[in-house]
Amino acid sequence: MTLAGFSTQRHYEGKASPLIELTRATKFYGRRPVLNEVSLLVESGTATALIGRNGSGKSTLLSILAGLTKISSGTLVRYERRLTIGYAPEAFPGLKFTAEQYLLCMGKLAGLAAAAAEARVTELLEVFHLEEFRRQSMAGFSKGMLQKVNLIQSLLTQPQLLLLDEPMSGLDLPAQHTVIGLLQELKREGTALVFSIHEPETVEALADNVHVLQAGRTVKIIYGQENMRVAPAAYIICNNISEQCKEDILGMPGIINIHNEPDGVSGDDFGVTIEAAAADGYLLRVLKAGGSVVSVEPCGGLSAGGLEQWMDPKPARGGTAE
Ligand SMILES: Nc1ncnc2c1ncn2[C@@H]1O[C@H](COP(=O)(O)OP(=O)(O)OP(=O)(O)O)[C@@H](O)[C@H]1O
Repeated sequence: MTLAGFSTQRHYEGKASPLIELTRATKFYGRRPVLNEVSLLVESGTATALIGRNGSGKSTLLSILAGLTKISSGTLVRYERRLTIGYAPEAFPGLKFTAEQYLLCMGKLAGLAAAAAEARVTELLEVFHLEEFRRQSMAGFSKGMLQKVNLIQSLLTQPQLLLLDEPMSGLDLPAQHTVIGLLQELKREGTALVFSIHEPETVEALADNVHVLQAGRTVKIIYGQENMRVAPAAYIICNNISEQCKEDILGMPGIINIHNEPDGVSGDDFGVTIEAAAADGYLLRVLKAGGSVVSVEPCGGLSAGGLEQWMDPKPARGGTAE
């Protein structure tokens, strides 16, 4: 994969410098605050993952950083006078233009000369395996194809700040790997990435920092990849567990998540994700209390941060999620 023509444009010496900072930002729609006192500092060459359940405010935050949504209170400071920003919004409409017409137009708006825009569009269409569709109307594109065009428009120039709203949405696995590779390369070259995401794998592959939102408020910030390493874990389904035993389990060390409705047939199944080191103790406790073990599956988890509960669509019991 190559970002030909762009790698020498900016000299990034591996030193993070502040690009944009949001301080105690609140956003009201009507009388309802959808973001509440959120602060975020974005530095060059770093990747920040925004995670949180649907409606927690991730898209609003990205739109504010992009300069498209105004905050109701708080401050937004850009440390570079001419900060260049790429932005791939969550919803991308199937316009009547061809992919080529749209992308060349976006390249022009981004300040690229015609020949440079043509070369860059061709390069990225090839990277995303869209070259054969370049002269087709986007009205007939699938969701994944539209998302690729959306990402390409945000990558036409090498912005200092790249904002991506659920970049993996609708993409097949090879395309997801392509995106991760491109973003890792951009990060190495000094671009700051801020992206909303629901897939833990992308957080692991890219993020230096994680910002967790719940109902418009920051509930957790993790700085540094070393604090979000994947730890071995187990997904254990048991049944015949008394309510008292379930209550006790809530307080056990190593529990990452408790699933009220695990996939199971008995209706009495009770699932937990638990750090591997604590799994034996958990099983003993269940068996001693008269419960039965249905299955034990190894899995990885962002256990140090306990992040899965903010991304897992299954309801988490005992957590503070919605
Ligand atoms: N233009 C708007 N007018 C009124 N309310 C809005 C508007 N845009 C967003 N909201 C509300 O703000 C809240 C946060 O929405 P937002 O899209 O930022 O959440 P999100 O975390 O990105 O969600 P998802 O994961 O579903 O994309 C939601 O309750 C939403 O209904």
